[in-house]
Amino acid sequence: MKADYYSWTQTLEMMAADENEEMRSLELSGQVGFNSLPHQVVRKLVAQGFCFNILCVGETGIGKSTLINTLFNTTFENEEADHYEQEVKLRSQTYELQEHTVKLKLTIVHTVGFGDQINKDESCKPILDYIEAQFEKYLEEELKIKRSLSNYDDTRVHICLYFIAPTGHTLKSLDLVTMKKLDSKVNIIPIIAKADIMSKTDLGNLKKKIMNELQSYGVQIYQFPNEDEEVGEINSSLNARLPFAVVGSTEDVKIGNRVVKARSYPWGAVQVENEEHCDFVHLREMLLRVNMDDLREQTHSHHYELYRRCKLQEMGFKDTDPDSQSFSLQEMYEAKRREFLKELQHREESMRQMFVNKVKETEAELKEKEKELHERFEVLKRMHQEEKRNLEEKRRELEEEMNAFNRRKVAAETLMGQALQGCSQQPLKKEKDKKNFFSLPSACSLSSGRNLN
Ligand SMILES: Nc1nc2c(ncn2[C@@H]2O[C@H](COP(=O)(O)OP(=O)(O)OP(=O)(O)O)[C@@H](O)[C@H]2O)c(=O)[nH]1
Repeated sequence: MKADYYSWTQTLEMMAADENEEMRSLELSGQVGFNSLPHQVVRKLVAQGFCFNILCVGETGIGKSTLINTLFNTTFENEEADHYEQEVKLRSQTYELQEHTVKLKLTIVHTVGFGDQINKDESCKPILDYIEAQFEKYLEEELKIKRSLSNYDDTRVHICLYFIAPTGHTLKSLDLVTMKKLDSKVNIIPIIAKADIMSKTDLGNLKKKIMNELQSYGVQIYQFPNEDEEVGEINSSLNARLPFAVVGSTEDVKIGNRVVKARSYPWGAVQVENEEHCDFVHLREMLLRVNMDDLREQTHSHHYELYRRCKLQEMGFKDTDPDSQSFSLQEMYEAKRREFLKELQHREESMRQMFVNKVKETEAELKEKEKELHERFEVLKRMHQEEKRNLEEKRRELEEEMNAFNRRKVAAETLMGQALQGCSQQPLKKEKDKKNFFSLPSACSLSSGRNLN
């Protein structure tokens, strides 16, 4: 739907420009009807409806929900966040609104837990990731063969309302770092929240300091277009009021005969829509009444275009070859295919080489292990042979001892046999000899043992 609108705008611009020398301008002799084309476009767009997506970045409790409620004069659901989130999260909600015949699909994205962590290095990352994810979604749709951009739910962020705390004399480093990282991805409008808690002089000074700091750190904030005749003047005055110091309130307060949105205090009321009290009306003017379309257009033609270009370049797409000749899509496809096949071949080759090297390494390791095992086997074998030899030696010694013992045993038996024979021949001396015999063996055996040896 939006893409259609952009292409229509381009077509109309092309129709208006007759710079091309080959084109001839002709006078019409009467009304033919194509001057109704803008009305046809408007009718179609009104029937389709519009998308607008707002990202609110700011600390917990800084007044994001109240301001959005005040801006759209309604109450959007929003859960209050606590200060104990471990990391920054993004909460988005889409609403369908209608003002007269114009339908608006409004997505509001809030940061939750922003600035509540001790380490704030990663605070910006979820915001960047969210913005890029929406671009990526749109790019994917654009690159599809069967695209449906005409009824695509565009979730790309059209504006980032950056809420600056009214305390302190200047911007916090987290604010500067975050805005610097976001400025090439989204239209940033810095706003000083809860401006009613500061005096007018302090607010004026804070505004100047913030603008000076943004300038010196090279942070690009959204500039209201002032080339346009119709809105140039009002936009120039809006540019001079940046950052907007705003007050939000959904409370109706009776002031005189009128009921207005205000914040009441014992000393009086701060009226949200009073230019003397805050810049709320200027913010609403610029955001909803004058520049809503430009914000959408800038998002598409500047921020998304930049993302798309980088992404396609990253993917290897080019518009021209090294000789600055433009590529045909077919040639580009062929070139990409060749490049891909070459890369594939190269990878295959390096994987094969890696495999061969791995096999060689494993083979060498196995050989080394085999050698070690062999050496250990030899050592064990030698030890075993040594042991065997020792045992053999001991066995031989034992055998010799056994032989000697047997010889002694035979000698002793022989001796005993002789002794017994002698006893039977002299019976009268039996008792005496018996005594002698029994006293003999111990001495005899000891002496005979030694003698036999
Ligand atoms: N003084 C003053 N108070 C405000 C203003 N806007 C909101 N508040 C108050 O600030 C408190 C927090 O406001 P919210 O709008 O809930 O803030 P928030 O940033 O959406 O909060 P979280 O979503 O919880 O991070 C409420 O008590 C509001 O009434 C303002 O402009 N001035």
